[in-house]
Amino acid sequence: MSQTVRGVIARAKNAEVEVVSIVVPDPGPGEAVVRIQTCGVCHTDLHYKQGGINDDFPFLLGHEAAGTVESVGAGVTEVAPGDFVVLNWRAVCGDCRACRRGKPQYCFATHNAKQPMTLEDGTPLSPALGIGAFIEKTLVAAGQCTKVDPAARPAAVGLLGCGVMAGIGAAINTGGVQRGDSVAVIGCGGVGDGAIAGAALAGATTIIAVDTDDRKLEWAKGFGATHTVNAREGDVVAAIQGLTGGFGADVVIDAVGRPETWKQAFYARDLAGTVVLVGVPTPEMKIPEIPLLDVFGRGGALKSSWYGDCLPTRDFPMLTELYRQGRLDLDAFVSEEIGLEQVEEAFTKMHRGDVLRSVVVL
Ligand SMILES: NC(=O)c1ccc[n+]([C@@H]2O[C@H](COP(=O)([O-])OP(=O)(O)OC[C@H]3O[C@@H](n4cnc5c(N)ncnc54)[C@H](O)[C@@H]3O)[C@@H](O)[C@H]2O)c1
Ligand SMILES: [Zn+2]
Ligand SMILES: [Zn+2]
Repeated sequence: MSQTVRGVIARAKNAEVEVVSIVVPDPGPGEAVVRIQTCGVCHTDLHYKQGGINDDFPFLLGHEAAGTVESVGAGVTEVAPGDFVVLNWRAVCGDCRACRRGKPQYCFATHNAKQPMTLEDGTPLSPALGIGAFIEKTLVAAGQCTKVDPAARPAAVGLLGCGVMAGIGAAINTGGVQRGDSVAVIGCGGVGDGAIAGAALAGATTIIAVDTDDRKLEWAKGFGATHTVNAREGDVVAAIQGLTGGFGADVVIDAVGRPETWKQAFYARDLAGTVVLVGVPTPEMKIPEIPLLDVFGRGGALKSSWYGDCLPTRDFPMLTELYRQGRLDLDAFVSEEIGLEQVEEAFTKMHRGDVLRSVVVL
């Protein structure tokens, strides 16, 4: 048995996305079908559409989603029909070496749904980040569903499923931001502003937002940035040093993911400070040439952050509660609510910098 629903696919590299009919199988063992209520448009969806992640076209895009479990397959105990859930990239095993080391995002045995969703002619689709949620209903592994407070606004808490979680976690979990720290965030989109919000939650006293777009810098202040730097107007490293007593920041987060922004992060951190790369580079990008002596001499840590080193079952309900208490403004990330037909337009708006997050509401 299966059902046919509408969803957004990227058929070929750089082609405009299309709304098409998609066949969703009934959930098999360990799987769940989720009725999607909302799904944010993340820059990673644009990377998929541009062929920047891999060539497994056609992609079923969308992966920042909240919804209601419709049905579950045999043996599913995590969730039941009717549960309100935020989706995560992959179910983790909890038992492998990576999971036992407290790094579940590197789990050796992560899994997604085993059955494919397909076009009506049977062509299998590659779901973005193992989810595929610009669709009325999607098929995932039950462990990809994390229950959160059903009273929460779906368009807001759904963003915990990727960008905002990736940013908050890059600051708190990967960067280890402490009370009183100085933090600089390069790139203030959904991910970077998540990092700013995370730095604020952790008690950083100086939070420097860096972007090329003044509108983004203005929005960043709303999430806790204490200072802003327009990267088009002079030397970013000198500006960050100037705002931190000449030292550089304790933690610098690169939420763009280009060689030049990573190099700025490298030199804009204090001695023994931490660099966190969270923006996703393209396959051809290389680490910029930096004297090895500078790596040695500056000490500290050069890190990358997958999914904010999050543990969904711990972090999604916790951040939903901070949202309910008014201490994390998830609503401010939602620039507009759109329909499935407007996803292509949302990519254009993202590219122009008009929005922080467009959120598809079904
Ligand atoms: N590591 C992860 O787990 C993870 C998760 C989600 C997204 N990402 C990645 O994070 C990155 C950001 O995603 P997003 O959704 O926030 O994107 P976005 O397009 O909303 O934001 C990017 C921001 O960077 C700014 N920018 C671009 N070039 C810049 C430069 N040279 N200097 C300063 N600012 C610059 C843009 O003006 C924009 O505000 C993407 O690469 C995305 O794929 C990573
Ligand atoms: Zn594991
Ligand atoms: Zn994403």
